[in-house]
Amino acid sequence: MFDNKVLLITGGTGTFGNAVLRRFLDTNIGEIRIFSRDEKKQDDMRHQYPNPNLRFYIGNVRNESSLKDALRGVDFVFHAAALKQVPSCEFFPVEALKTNAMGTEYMLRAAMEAYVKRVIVLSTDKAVYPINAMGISKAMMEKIAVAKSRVANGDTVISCTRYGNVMASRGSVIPLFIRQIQNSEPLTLTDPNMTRFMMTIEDAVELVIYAFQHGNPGDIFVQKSPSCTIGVLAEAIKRLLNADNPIKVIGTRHGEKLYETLLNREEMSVAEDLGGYYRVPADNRNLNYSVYFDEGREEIALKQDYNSHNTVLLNVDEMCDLLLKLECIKKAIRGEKIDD
Ligand SMILES: O=c1ccn([C@@H]2O[C@H](COP(=O)(O)OP(=O)(O)O[C@H]3O[C@H](CO)[C@@H](O)[C@H](O)[C@H]3O)[C@@H](O)[C@H]2O)c(=O)[nH]1
Repeated sequence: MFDNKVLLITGGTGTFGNAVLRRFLDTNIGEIRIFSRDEKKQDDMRHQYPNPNLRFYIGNVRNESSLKDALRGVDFVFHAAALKQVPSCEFFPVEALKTNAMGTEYMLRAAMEAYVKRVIVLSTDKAVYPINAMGISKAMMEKIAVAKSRVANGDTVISCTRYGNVMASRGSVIPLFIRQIQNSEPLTLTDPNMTRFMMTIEDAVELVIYAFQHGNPGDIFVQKSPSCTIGVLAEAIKRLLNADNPIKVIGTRHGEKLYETLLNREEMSVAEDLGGYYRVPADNRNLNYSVYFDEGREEIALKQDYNSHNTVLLNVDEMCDLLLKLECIKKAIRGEKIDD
């Protein structure tokens, strides 16, 4: 499907972009274009992957002309560019709106003009029942993507994926706990009963590829994922590293939920169960349809949302097995310091 094709990744120097390169660079893909703002990160990547099929474009999703130039001759787009840190989006919500919502509008407009065949837009569980600016801007991003998929009318197929916490992504809790253990500090737990969906970065890439292969215009895909409590996560990391650091409960941080939701009730009532994945089709009725105004759907009341409290909850043994897939855990077990 990707043979001799040109794939562009917005926000391509991040954790996701790197994982896509690992997955694709040795295949027959025609070209991978990394579109991002930071020349230093691009230069690091250029040295890390000296591959002639890899091209770099400096640009910003807020700037449509930079997108237009980069999208010439592109077949497919993975749209990963985003402001994703909860606190910074909270303090600068307009910046989140500009990058996550308007940046997606500009990217999709430019992709349609460039006759791109497929676009996958990457979203997060924090976009469902959002309570912080990051989640709200990502929820708007999804609405923009679904609305644009109607306009594009299948010429450019636009679908979304939503995923939960990517284990050990930059700045996340797993590397933090490892460092605290290595520095003989207490492990700072917000709330031992808080749950998060657990995915590896490889799972996230496979979800995007699945959406790419199976997406109809406006579909949203999620992968069925297990979750665990932060208390279990901390115990599992301590056990693997043979550590007895004390636990210090610091309390829920600003803008944080007790649990995350991958699909809301209304989405669950229309979701198609595809085994390892759910597909939520776009509502393609037009605005005059009375369901928006005076008709409803009784079955919605019977559905539960799909969240990190009611999915499969991993125990400490199971969490240890999952953690052992991570490079940073393997390093820490060998007694090595982990990367920043
Ligand atoms: O010192 C800490 C830091 C975090 N946590 C908890 O660990 C869990 C995971 O936290 P973290 O790794 O910081 O991730 P989230 O805040 O859930 O957000 C991440 O996961 C999202 C997807 O849901 C991404 O969009 C965000 O960018 C990414 O930061 C949460 O329950 C936190 O409360 C602690 O217990 N102690």
